[in-house]
This record gives sequence, C-alpha cells and structure tokens, in this order.
Amino acid sequence: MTTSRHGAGDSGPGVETPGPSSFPAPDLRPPATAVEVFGERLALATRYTELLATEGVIRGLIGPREAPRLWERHLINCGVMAQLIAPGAAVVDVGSGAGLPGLVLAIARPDLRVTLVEPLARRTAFLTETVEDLGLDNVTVLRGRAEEVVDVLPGADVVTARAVAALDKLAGWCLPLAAVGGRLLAMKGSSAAEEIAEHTAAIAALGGGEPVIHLCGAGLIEPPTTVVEIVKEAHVVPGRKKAASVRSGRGSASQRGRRDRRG
Ligand SMILES: C[S@@+](CC[C@H](N)C(=O)[O-])C[C@H]1O[C@@H](n2cnc3c(N)ncnc32)[C@H](O)[C@@H]1O
Repeated sequence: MTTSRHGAGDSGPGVETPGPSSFPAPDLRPPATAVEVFGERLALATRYTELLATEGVIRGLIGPREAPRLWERHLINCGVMAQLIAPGAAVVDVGSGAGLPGLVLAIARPDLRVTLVEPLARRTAFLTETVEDLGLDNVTVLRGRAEEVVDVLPGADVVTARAVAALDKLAGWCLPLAAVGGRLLAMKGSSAAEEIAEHTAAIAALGGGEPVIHLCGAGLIEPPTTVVEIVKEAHVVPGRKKAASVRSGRGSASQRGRRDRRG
C-alpha cells in the first residue's frame, strides 16, 4: 500500500551529482551473502538495486559512487538488522531517503508492516514508485517529518533510522512514534558507544531505557552493522521533562489521551 502526503514540501535544492553516464555501469549481480539475507526475495532485492543505480542516481538520491557497492554498503548492511525484529512487527522507518533501511526490511521480511516517513517530495515520489514497481503490499509511504506524523500513526513496535541525526535528536523524533515497550533501532557507525555516553541522560529524559549496542551480520559483512537499541519505557510528551511522563500516575486528560494512542 502506498499513500499519503503530509507536511512540508521538498525544501532543499537538488543534489548536484555527475550524470550517470560519467560512470561505468555497475555490476549489480548479488553476492552470495545476499542470498542469506534475502532468500526467496532475492529477485526483488536485485530489482531494487537496479532502481537505485538508475533512477536513484539520476534523481540525486544515491551518489553515483555508491552504485557499485549497493549490495554491501546498503542492502546487506541494512537487511541484517532484520534479525532484531519480531515476526509481524509494525515498523516505522524515519528519514527513509531512498528506502534505507525501511524498504530493505520490507523486501526481506514480507511479514512486517513498514511505514516509510520522509519529508522530501522528491524522495517520497521515488519511494512510492519503487514500492509499486516491486509490488510490495506491506509498505506505506508517508510524507512528513517524524515530529509531524506522531498523531497520524499508531505506536509502532519498532522505529528504525539510518544516518538521520545524532542519538539525542533521533530519540526525540523516534521514541514518540513507538508504543511503550517498543524500540528504536538506530543504525550507527563505530562511534555508537561515544554517542551513547554523550546522550544517555537526554535519552532517559525522553522515556528511553538504557541503550544497547548490537552487532548484526557478523560473518556476512565486514564490519558488522552497528545498531543501537533503545526500548521506550515510558511515554513522554514531547517538549516536556520526564517528570511529566504518563508512566507515573494518570496525568492530565491530554496526557492520558496521548498515552492511550501510543499504547
Ligand atoms: C542522510 S539521509 C539518510 C537517508 C537514508 N536513511 C539512508 O540511510 O540512506 C537523511 C534523511 O532524513 C530525512 N530527515 C531529516 N529530518 C527528518 C525528520 N525530522 N523526520 C523525518 N525525516 C527526516 C531527510 O529528508 C533525509 O532523507
């Protein structure tokens, strides 16, 4: 399923990239490890790499230099985090861009219900067309910023993000989209532990539990994908301190309404 338009327009100027004809056509044949990640969905994943390497590059959503390394750096890198997601989960991917990691997860795991949240029209157009091209029926494309769609979406089991913002800002955008007991899975680089140390207090104030680092895909990709997991322990009304959390007591009527919606 693809939908909707919400919130701000495509605010930035087009990304300046050399034309695709400046680069040789990349070899998009899947490596052996791709079979382990995508299984019988490999043909769909391969088609997605083709769309990224053509339309994705032409529209400036993927740098042309990324095209030869789409499998390792993008599809497999994102796909291995599926091991952290329970069957049938409702997943919201914040700042999907060209579909990473949300669309990859939807391809690898047809049991998931995935909502791609992305503010830029150019990107949601590509996402919508790609979802249609691939014939995916477990994906919704929602145009808007994470902060704008909190009241539109039911609380998710899992909120994912890659390369969107620092952990404190990311938690502020993503934890409100999760149900209490749901989780933020943030793909991070080698500085994940430093980011956690820097932002632990801010995350706790947002209702997040102690962050845990997972290394996914060891033996499949080198280095493995680093994922920071933060459980949403309490619903905190955005902009309020944790003391206003609905975790203790019934709170105000508006807080109760919010809590009920977020689960
Ligand atoms: C660097 S790109 C990363 C895209 C993709 N996740 C990836 O890994 O290739 C960051 C994306 O986050 C989106 N973004 C920025 N702020 C956002 C917000 N507040 N809510 C949702 N998306 C946001 C941008 O429009 C952009 O597509």
